[in-house]
Amino acid sequence: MPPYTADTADNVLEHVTSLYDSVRTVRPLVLHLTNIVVVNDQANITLALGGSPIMSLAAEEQELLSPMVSALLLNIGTIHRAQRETMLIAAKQAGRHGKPIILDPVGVALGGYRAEVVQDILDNSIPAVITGNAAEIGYLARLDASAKGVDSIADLKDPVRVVRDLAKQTGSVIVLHGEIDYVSDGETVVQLSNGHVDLSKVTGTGCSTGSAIATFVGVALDGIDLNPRGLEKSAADERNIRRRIFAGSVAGVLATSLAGELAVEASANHGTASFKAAWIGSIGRLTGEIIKSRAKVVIRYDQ
Ligand SMILES: Nc1ncnc2c1ncn2[C@@H]1O[C@H](COP(=O)(O)OP(=O)(O)OP(=O)(O)O)[C@@H](O)[C@H]1O
Ligand SMILES: Cc1ncsc1CCO
Repeated sequence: MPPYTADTADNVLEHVTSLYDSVRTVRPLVLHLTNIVVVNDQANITLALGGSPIMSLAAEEQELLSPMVSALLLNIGTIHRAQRETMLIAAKQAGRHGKPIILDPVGVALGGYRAEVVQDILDNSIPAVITGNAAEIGYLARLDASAKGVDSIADLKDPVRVVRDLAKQTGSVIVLHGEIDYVSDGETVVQLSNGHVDLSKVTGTGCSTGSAIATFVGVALDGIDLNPRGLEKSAADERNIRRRIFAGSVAGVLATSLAGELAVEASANHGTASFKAAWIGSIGRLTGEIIKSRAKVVIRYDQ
């Protein structure tokens, strides 16, 4: 990746396009522990981007898989007791082998069991990225505030502040997706205004964004151990790693939203099934050049 120089939209886009240019060479292996609704789309999207998906259900194979993979996606969409245990084993293995975790806390705003599982994962790991919709990110922001005894709750009327504060508090890059997407590493907040309303009419576009983020974070961290044993990471190393995770996250969000725009043009209003097929096909045709010419990226400096 080019060296990081400044918080400008052009600089972010330069990093993102370099990830698109190298994904097919790196071919990151993305380990998915995910839900039963979207799993097939997630495999196809990872492949279409140039990555390699592996889906796993067995606790017994996490130790074998972890050293091989570029990134681990934990998506709790249809979580159950056995998968919760497998996720914790996988998260601990990822920590041991210095692999990035991408956490998608699907439905956590329901509270109850899902919230318990997310808390469990956060007690045992620091995800590189937490990605969710407004309800999910809003719920996590509120949890965090109440855990610290803060009276006021996070207000999604101010998404810029919510993502930046949650990123600072968790140590994770936060992705808030929806009509407008926001990504923050705790310092920079980027606003992404691509996409199309039809993306919200098929299930799993948010979950698949998690796969795209995991794919590009895997490329961005290629050859980097997040937890090198016996070595202190300098502040510059930490910053470099966070920048890479941030760029991977922006690249993943743009994959979903830009392919959505291309799919509307390609599927000519033949309904949601053909839109979804066109969307997966369009993801496979994205290039650094398309990203550069179509991405609507704004850096937000709001307080
Ligand atoms: N109204 C919209 N306009 C533009 N883009 C949108 C719109 N709605 C969703 N998107 C795009 O689709 C992606 C998925 O967002 P969405 O909020 O629909 O996910 P979700 O509801 O969490 O999905 P899932 O079905 O996986 O749970 C977003 O990253 C965004 O880019
Ligand atoms: C519909 C649904 N239910 C659990 S996961 C999922 C996919 C979208 O998040």
